[in-house]
Amino acid sequence: MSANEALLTLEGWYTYHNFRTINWEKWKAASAAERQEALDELNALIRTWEANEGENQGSTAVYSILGHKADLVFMFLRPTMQELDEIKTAFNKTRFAAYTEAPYSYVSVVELSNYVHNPGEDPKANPHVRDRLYPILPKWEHICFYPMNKKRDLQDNWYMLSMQERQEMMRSHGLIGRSYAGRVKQIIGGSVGFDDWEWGVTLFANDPLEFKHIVYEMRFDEVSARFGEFGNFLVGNVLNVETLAKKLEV
Ligand code: VOV
Repeated sequence: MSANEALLTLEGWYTYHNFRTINWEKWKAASAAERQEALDELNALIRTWEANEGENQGSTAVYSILGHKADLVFMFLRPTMQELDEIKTAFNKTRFAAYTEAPYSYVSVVELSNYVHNPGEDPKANPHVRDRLYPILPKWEHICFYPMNKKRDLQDNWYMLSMQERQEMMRSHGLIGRSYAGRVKQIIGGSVGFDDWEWGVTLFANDPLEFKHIVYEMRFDEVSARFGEFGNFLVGNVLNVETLAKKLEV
């Protein structure tokens, strides 16, 4: 074992997952006109997020979340933390926000770890790397989000392994991941120093069973089997302006 072989990471856009629950009692008690105003204002905000994506200044995705943990997630990627803060504040000032609560959120930055790189190359000059650091979120049917750590136990301490040991395990991880190419898209947000876990994992797929299969298969792979520690999982279905309005119909 050797210590202090800190890995070089590459960072892209900052990310903010804003999970909300809807206070249905309050929403249903509002007049139809009040609900319509709230919806119009929310839609106007969604249009600004779409315009931002059109100008390649970030990306946004909106999903309906299953289970009791949340009803919605607004996921944002932006070049700076200031922009994420402005987005949060603008949302909180809307009428719609007053009908919701925030059971959870996650802050991270899109991260690529340099385990697999071409020596001598400036990674940020590589268009494939840039596409991964500044990704446009696919509006695929389903989203899955969970935070995770790599274990730091006496026997199983990821951070005390040599670079070579970590590289080998990550190569195996990458091979499994690549076998899901075109079916699962992953965004890994590094959150050391930003949030309560080390990474936020966001997966997109058109078939939700792909989430079950990839997460299960990775559990048998050494890096996840020995070192993976996981937080809550949240899963959901894609929304657009029309399907969001339908969800909010009472
Ligand atoms: C579509 C699936 C997919 C693919 C192709 C993929 C590939 C890769 C590669 C090539 C690399 C290393 C270099 C880099 O690019 O960063 C990574 C890195 C990483 N991954 Fe991954 N991963 C996937 C998918 C994928 C999943 C489903 C998970 C959750 C693990 C699980 O058990 O639930 C995950 C986690 C991570 C993490 C936390 C890191 C950072 C680890 C670190 O210590 O720094 N990942 N990942």
